[in-house]
Amino acid sequence: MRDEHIRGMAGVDAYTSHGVAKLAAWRTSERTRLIAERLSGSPESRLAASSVILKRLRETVGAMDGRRVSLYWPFRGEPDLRPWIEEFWQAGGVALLPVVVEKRQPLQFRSWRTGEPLARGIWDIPIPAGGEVLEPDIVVAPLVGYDPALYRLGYGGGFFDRTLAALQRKPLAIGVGYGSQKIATIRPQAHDIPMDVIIATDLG
Ligand SMILES: Nc1nc2c(c(=O)[nH]1)N(C=O)[C@@H](CNc1ccc(C(=O)N[C@@H](CCC(=O)O)C(=O)O)cc1)CN2
Ligand SMILES: Nc1ncnc2c1ncn2[C@@H]1O[C@H](COP(=O)(O)OP(=O)(O)OP(=O)(O)O)[C@@H](O)[C@H]1O
Repeated sequence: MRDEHIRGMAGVDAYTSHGVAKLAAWRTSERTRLIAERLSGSPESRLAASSVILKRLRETVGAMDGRRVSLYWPFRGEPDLRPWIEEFWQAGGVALLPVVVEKRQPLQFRSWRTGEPLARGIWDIPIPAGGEVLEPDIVVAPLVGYDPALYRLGYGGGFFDRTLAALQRKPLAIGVGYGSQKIATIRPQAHDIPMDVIIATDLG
């Protein structure tokens, strides 16, 4: 009880009076905690949760024909939605993967289909070796954390925020993760852009 009170006060303190540096430190420690939490369960439980997330994604997105969706290559326990990539193509849509072209710049999206060559991007995350550079209609963004106002915490690169701010046509932004990643507030700042939808499933 007492510890919880102290932790809560530390959060409020970071938000209200000590500015950007304290907030950044708080976000960094929350990221570490939330990623460890995500990885604490079994791979089987994450895989089961991924298939529930995928089902809810299909319901949310509806028709895939003629639409471009940005997915991602999962790492560090993120939901594995790769089965949707081929499904999207089969339904007449286009699947894209995000590429970090440069730090502090928006992401690029390149088309990719199962079987096409991959290269290594930042953090060794696989990226399309070729592919066409296209803008997505739907962006599926993996969550490190999220809050009830649909704000998302990512890995701290600011990539999705910069990208959503820069795109000509604002895509439907869907955050995906697990229920254990929910926090009271990510303490949103002016640059933080909320998701349109969050799909988070409890790990079994
Ligand atoms: N699977 C997956 N692929 C993805 C993303 C993702 O979230 N998940 N990304 C979504 O964006 C991009 C990669 N995101 C990255 C975000 C931050 C850093 C990074 O270098 N972070 C700093 C820490 C920053 C800080 O905490 O202040 C570092 O590690 O030094 C690298 C890649 C593109 N591909
Ligand atoms: N549109 C933007 N323009 C300029 N700087 C930005 C923008 N969006 C984010 N940033 C900067 O990027 C840094 C990281 O932002 P933030 O903590 O929101 O990352 P994140 O959402 O967790 O990461 P990611 O989107 O890569 O998963 C911050 O220093 C922030 O000021």
